[in-house]
Amino acid sequence: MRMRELPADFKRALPVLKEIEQAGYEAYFVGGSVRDHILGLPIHDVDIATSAYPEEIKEIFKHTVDTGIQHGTVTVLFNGSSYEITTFRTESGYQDYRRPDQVTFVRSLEDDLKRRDFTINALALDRNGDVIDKFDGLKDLDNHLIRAVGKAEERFHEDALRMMRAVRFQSQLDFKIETKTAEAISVNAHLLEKIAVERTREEFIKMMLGQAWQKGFANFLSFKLCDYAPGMKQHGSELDKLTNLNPIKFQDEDSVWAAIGFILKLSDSELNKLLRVWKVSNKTREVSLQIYEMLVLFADQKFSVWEIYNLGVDNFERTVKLCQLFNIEINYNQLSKIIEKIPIRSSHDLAITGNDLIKILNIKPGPEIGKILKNVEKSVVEENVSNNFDELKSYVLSNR
Ligand SMILES: Nc1ccn([C@@H]2O[C@H](COP(=O)(O)OP(=O)(O)OP(=O)(O)O)[C@@H](O)[C@H]2O)c(=O)n1
Repeated sequence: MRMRELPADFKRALPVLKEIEQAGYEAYFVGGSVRDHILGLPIHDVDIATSAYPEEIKEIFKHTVDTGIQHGTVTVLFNGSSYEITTFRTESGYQDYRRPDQVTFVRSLEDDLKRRDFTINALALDRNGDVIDKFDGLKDLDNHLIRAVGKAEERFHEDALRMMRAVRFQSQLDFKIETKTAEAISVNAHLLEKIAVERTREEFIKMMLGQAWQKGFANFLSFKLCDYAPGMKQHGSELDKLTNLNPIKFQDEDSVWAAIGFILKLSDSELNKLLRVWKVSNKTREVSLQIYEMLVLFADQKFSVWEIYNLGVDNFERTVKLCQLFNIEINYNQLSKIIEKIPIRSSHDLAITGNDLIKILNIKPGPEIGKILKNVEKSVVEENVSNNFDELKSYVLSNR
């Protein structure tokens, strides 16, 4: 089957496919980029699969890097760009539900496509723009269906993360999960426990940032994946409330965690604990907590400019978005005007420094300086004094 015009990233890689073919092997584009191209979505990460073995690829191209040679992947540097080229392979073993114990290089494209997770991800594209579709992936793309290749149970036993990938693709593409595939997830949800938190989190966040996250999340709960995801067991019915709220699209990971903290009515320290269990980065944890705290303030309708400032002026718009999700009424126009007027974004913007205070007040360095600076900062934020060195100097002296 012939597809629409190839995107630039594929076109640029065509000479690579040609080189491999001229050496007597097959080569195709495979994976997510083929799926996204057929759907008319922007593509990223062009993956090339070939019948040539890694050593053979290294003979064809002068400049190569052994990126994941034991799994058959060689990076080829060609015409100023780099391409990941992976030998067709079958996988077996999977004692740990994560990684195959054995990878076997094969010459058949069909064998390679057979080991992949979903039919929509098991399509190949040749250099003429023709699609090779051995498992009715095109039909499933047309019908908006996520269907495991072959027996769903086996695919999830090979890599339990694929269950999270199913709900992630459901959310990103707004597709449905085919019945047998869905049943296999429900039966095998417990295998998610075997997966490293970081991998589960990556799929979870991709799911939450997708356009149809409420559908993906509803299945994450109904398949009971949530019972085997970190720190979410027992929270299913509370979390389910998120699926019935105003449909907004999450803008970032921080907002997702803040929303989860809010719906579960967690305290700051409980949310902090949950974020540690999910091993989120320190920065994400810090910002998620700030947004969460700002949301709580808005929900209580009790807050001061100083409190908002301390939780990060840059977090204001994102918190407003969450107010839409939770139907929290705030006077946006009034608030944004107040926030715009705050003359500084952080203590770094103050026109006076600790060293200045030491000289002006003739005091020794120590915690006292910090306290005075904090007061100055608050006064600037509350517009009791303007952020100008001379004014701050007289302000500090008159408040001694
Ligand atoms: N657990 C997995 C992960 C990946 N794949 C296969 O490897 C391809 C590339 O995987 P990856 O880059 O992780 O995901 P994409 O499907 O490309 O999706 P995206 O780039 O949008 O994350 C997939 O399309 C699929 O064919 C698989 O079968 N099982």
